[in-house]
Amino acid sequence: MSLVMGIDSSTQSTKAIVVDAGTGRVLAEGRADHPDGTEVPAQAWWAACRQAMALAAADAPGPVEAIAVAGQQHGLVTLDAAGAEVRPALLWNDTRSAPQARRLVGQTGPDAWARRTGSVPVASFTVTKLAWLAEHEPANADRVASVLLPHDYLTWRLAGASVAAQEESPRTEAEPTTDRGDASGTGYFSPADGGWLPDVLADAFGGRTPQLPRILGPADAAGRTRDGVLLAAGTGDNMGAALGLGLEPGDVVVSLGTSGTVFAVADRPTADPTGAVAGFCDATGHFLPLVCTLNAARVLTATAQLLGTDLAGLDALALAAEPGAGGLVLLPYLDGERTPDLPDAAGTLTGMRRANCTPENLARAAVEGMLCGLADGLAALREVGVAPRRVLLIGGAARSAAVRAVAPLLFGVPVDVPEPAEYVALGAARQAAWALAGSAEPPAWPVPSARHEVADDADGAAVRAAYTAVRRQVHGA
Ligand SMILES: Nc1ncnc2c1ncn2[C@@H]1O[C@H](COP(=O)(O)OP(=O)(O)O)[C@@H](O)[C@H]1O
Ligand SMILES: O=C(CO)[C@@H](O)[C@H](O)COP(=O)(O)O
Repeated sequence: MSLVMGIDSSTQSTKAIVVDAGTGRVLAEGRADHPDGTEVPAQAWWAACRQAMALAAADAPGPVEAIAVAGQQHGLVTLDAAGAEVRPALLWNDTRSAPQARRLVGQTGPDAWARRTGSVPVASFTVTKLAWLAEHEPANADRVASVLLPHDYLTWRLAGASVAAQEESPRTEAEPTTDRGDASGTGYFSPADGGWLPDVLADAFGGRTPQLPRILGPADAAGRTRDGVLLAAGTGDNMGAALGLGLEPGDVVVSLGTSGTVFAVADRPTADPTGAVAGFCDATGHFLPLVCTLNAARVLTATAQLLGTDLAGLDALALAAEPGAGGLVLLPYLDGERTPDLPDAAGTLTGMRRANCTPENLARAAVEGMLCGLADGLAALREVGVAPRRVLLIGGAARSAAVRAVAPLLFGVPVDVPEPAEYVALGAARQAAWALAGSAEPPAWPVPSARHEVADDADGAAVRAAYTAVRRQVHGA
């Protein structure tokens, strides 16, 4: 039996799984938390990665032959000429570069950005973070010799490590690599051509031209660890989930982690000048149009905290309320928002009357508000040609019974919930097995079984209309 490891280094934690490369069966798992915050030393991800890998390896029936890392997208990791971090990494949900995003888009207009890079950059994109660094920390910017994404950094560190020894490795001489999926979230890559756009990078970064990682194909190897384990290309976490789920045409994924994402695999690149849909690449040589919100699972934890309960308590409360939450509407922009592009927004609760101020209604308004933003994302995907037949609901907050009950009402298409699993890590493991096999197609692992969620006959359109009306009233769009 050949064993492979898939690693998901996402916002809140690292998860590592060991999988039978022949069958796709998960045999062992490990997990380690990340520090909180939108600015984190990449070293901390490396420490969490080694911890999660050690836990998974300890329960595995043997050594792994290949590894791949899928990581949170967009994060800016800057290294100096000696390979040391110039400053802590800025994450996808760090909104400080919003003014630089506005300036960059203003220079050439949203159409040109969408045409060249597939996306109109907002503060999440790496290119706007580089513009922020050039403007606010020019001395640091001058020291940047290479720019990596989180998964690039971890793959590069693994190339200098011995998996069996689990030691804090010396830095490696290996050449940094990336893949088209993660590269497509930088803002200086052309999804249509599959190559970097150095002029876009230099323009944003004050004329500086740091080294960029080599872009690998879907089944290419990035190298080997010091003890000979094959390293696959890796990818972004959403691309990893798409590979782990084995998406078919008509499948749209709604992932409810720290971010809320809505995406589908497409044959052709997209270029949405409104900026709602990011025109990413996937991890198989195709494309991954995607809408991302900044506020998903943590809206539920914040609301539970407000109500003095836990996530199970929040679920029970939300399920006890009627659709529409008695007229309460929550715009859940607790960490600012990315789609719509409102980086400085805060959350808004409206419609309060003495009769509807119950914990049940507030819990329901939180679930509805979070999901309405993603229902808008689904509508935006339709605008770029995606024809959803069903939604696959994954991510930490898909474990919520209230979320699973409300989603079919608001999405207006059948909702299936695959059995809870680490689909990002599974996609990374599938990529590792693919690189190990050297085959033309990824290994044919079984598609995860899914439970179909049935909507009751309440009117989801009315809930969405109330949400849209409040958003227009408060934010004018
Ligand atoms: N039963 C549940 N109900 C609601 N949210 C949940 C539940 N279980 C986990 N979560 C939330 O899921 C989130 C973690 O999901 P995950 O997809 O791993 O996020 P990320 O990939 O961004 O690190 C946490 O915010 C956690 O509170
Ligand atoms: O920025 C995006 C997608 O464009 C986010 O989806 C990040 O990739 C973080 O993902 P999670 O940690 O929420 O899974």
